Amino acid sequence: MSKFGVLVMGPAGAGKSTFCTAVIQHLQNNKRPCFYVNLDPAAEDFAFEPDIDIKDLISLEDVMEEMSLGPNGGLIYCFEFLLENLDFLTDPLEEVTEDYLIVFDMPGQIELYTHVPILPDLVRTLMRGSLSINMCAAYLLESTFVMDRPKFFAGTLSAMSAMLMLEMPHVNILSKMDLVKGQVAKRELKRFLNPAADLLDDDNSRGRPGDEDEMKNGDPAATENVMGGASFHKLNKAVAQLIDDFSMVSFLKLDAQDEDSVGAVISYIDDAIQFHEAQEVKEPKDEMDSGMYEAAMDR
Ligand SMILES: Nc1nc2c(ncn2[C@@H]2O[C@H](COP(=O)(O)OP(=O)(O)OP(=O)(O)O)[C@@H](O)[C@H]2O)c(=O)[nH]1
Ligand SMILES: [Mg+2]
Repeated sequence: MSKFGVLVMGPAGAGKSTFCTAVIQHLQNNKRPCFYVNLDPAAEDFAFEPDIDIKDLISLEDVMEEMSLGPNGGLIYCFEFLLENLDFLTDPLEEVTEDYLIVFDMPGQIELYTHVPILPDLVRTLMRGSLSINMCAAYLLESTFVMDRPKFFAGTLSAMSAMLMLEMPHVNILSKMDLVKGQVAKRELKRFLNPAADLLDDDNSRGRPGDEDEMKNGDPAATENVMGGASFHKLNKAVAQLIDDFSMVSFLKLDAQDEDSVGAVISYIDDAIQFHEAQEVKEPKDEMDSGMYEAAMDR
């Protein structure tokens, strides 16, 4: 029996939990069952009660207090503890059937997605072995980043890093679209959905070649623009070119308050994990009587 899931990831405050809530609500509205797994050991308020909550195993607050760790070290400790006690997660998941979408809500610490091997180990456990969940990553980036292009490319680079590290089907999402709708023209926004290096060329909010002279004179106002100087422009351009060359990152738009927008993103996720293919196989036998089934097969 196949299982299906989506791992909702992204930087702190990107809108992951809000997206999970919107997905669960949308599935409920469409009479699709959902299994909600909270893997953020610091998360507190939930619109829907999680079916599995990592806090029942370990909480970040306790770890920070007892181990004298900060929030990032504490989070890594929580995930290492989870990996040592995987039955906590895998036992309940064994029971989940193929008509469910398992939604994993992840924490926002970016370290988890970029340079520790914890997440690849966890994903391997979920996707292989007895669980064999067909999984897709949904990586959220806040769409307000498009107002600050170097920041946007830095975020895109983190999405690419997660893609390369996790080696699983991957959907990138620009969240909080309602916040940019009025500010960025539709045509302009389209360019961010498939980002190319030339996006930096017409970025008037940042420094241009020649700005170093302004910075060298020690003017405090100029140092505010320190990341926008010519050398940073070159660095930003090189990073943007790298992303462009890979041609791997493109984004879907998400407005979590808009039912159609949430539905469209879920369709992409369903395609990536081939959810409907598995459901279609059982439909004729279960839902048609045998005469209809044979007639359908004769056609
Ligand atoms: N305007 C707007 N605000 C949003 C949207 N999605 C989330 N937010 C707000 O952004 C903030 C962070 O949202 P969360 O869903 O908690 O983000 P998160 O990625 O789960 O955050 P962490 O788990 O702390 O990393 C909250 O104040 C939300 O209300 C959206 O689509 N539009
Ligand atoms: Mg959250």
